[in-house]
Amino acid sequence: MAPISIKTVLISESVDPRCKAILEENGIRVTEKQNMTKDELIAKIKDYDGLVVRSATKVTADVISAANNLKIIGRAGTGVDNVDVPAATKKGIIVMNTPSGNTISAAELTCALLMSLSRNVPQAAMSMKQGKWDRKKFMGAELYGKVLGIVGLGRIGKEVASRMQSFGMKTIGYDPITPPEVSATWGVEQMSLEQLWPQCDYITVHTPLLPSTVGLLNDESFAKCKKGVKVVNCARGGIIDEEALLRALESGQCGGAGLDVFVEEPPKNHSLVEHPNVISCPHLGASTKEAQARCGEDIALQIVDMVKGKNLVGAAFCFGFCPHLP
Ligand SMILES: NC(=O)C1=CN([C@@H]2O[C@H](COP(=O)(O)OP(=O)(O)OC[C@H]3O[C@@H](n4cnc5c(N)ncnc54)[C@H](O)[C@@H]3O)[C@@H](O)[C@H]2O)C=CC1
Ligand SMILES: O=C(O)C(=O)COP(=O)(O)O
Repeated sequence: MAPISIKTVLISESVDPRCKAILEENGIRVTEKQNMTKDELIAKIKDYDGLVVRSATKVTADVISAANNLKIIGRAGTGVDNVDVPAATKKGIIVMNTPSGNTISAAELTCALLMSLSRNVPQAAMSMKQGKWDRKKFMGAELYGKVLGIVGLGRIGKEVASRMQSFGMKTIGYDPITPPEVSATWGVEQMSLEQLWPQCDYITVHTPLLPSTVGLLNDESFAKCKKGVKVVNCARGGIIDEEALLRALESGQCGGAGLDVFVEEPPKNHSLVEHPNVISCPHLGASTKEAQARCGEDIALQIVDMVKGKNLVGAAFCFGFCPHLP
């Protein structure tokens, strides 16, 4: 691959300091500026050859249109749904991410939410802080022997499966791309969603946010689930339809939800977060020292590889070159 000239990079979110250090060691000037408004980003972006983001910076078509020198958008993390990839590709801007850097962290938070849902840990901890000693209200249920449905059997779905199997859960799943014979080797039996919904005690979603995954769990699918099913979303807000979830929680069709992500972040509508059977986190799936160190370092090294003209195929997802990738 021909080398790409990148002399200036803007880091617009809190990214591990190794990212800046690696870029600077390779002669790239780095500016760190967080919490910019959209107008500030539009005004600044023309001064940079590269942009490094996490999930909060919305790299929309109008930002890209103002980015006259931009050659690379580096996502220090997995999901690129905050970047208008088709607009970037049209302008010849490469979009790349660090897809495996935060897999373990996101899987571990998913497991933490599943365990918290089974034993009401956050609610019990809150009641202790209020000076209460309520041993009846927080009666739980074992995960052992229960059925976990995993929708999306990619990197995170696979790691969640192996961890929850160690608790004695039966893992079933659905993925349109991962072959059933492959997931079977990790102990996940694949089936259609129609077959999956009624079998699950717990459901966790691990797909990207795509037109085909918006509202995957909606009124219709909740109605097909076991009464009291518990759900986790550590992937993207909207994969579980928020209004349908609230209705299912209110009717008891859904017995509890663990949510790390929201359609709007931070959520303006607090009805879900405030529901007594909802446990929520402010998008913390990737927020560990280890994940941030990997993602910050990986994205910087990938940018440096581009500058040096190294072929990245196989080392990272380069959405600008492979626009067909999810
Ligand atoms: N909460 C957080 O902080 C984090 C969230 N994420 C999110 O987790 C999600 C999954 O990440 P990875 O496992 O690394 O991605 P991945 O690309 O390895 O796996 C996603 C899987 O979803 C499958 N899929 C696509 N459409 C589907 C559909 N309609 N139904 C069922 N499966 C479908 C794909 O075939 C693929 O196997 C992404 O949305 C990502 O942004 C990732 C890291 C941290
Ligand atoms: O990597 C992902 O897809 C995530 O959702 C993590 O987002 P963050 O980097 O923590 O803003």
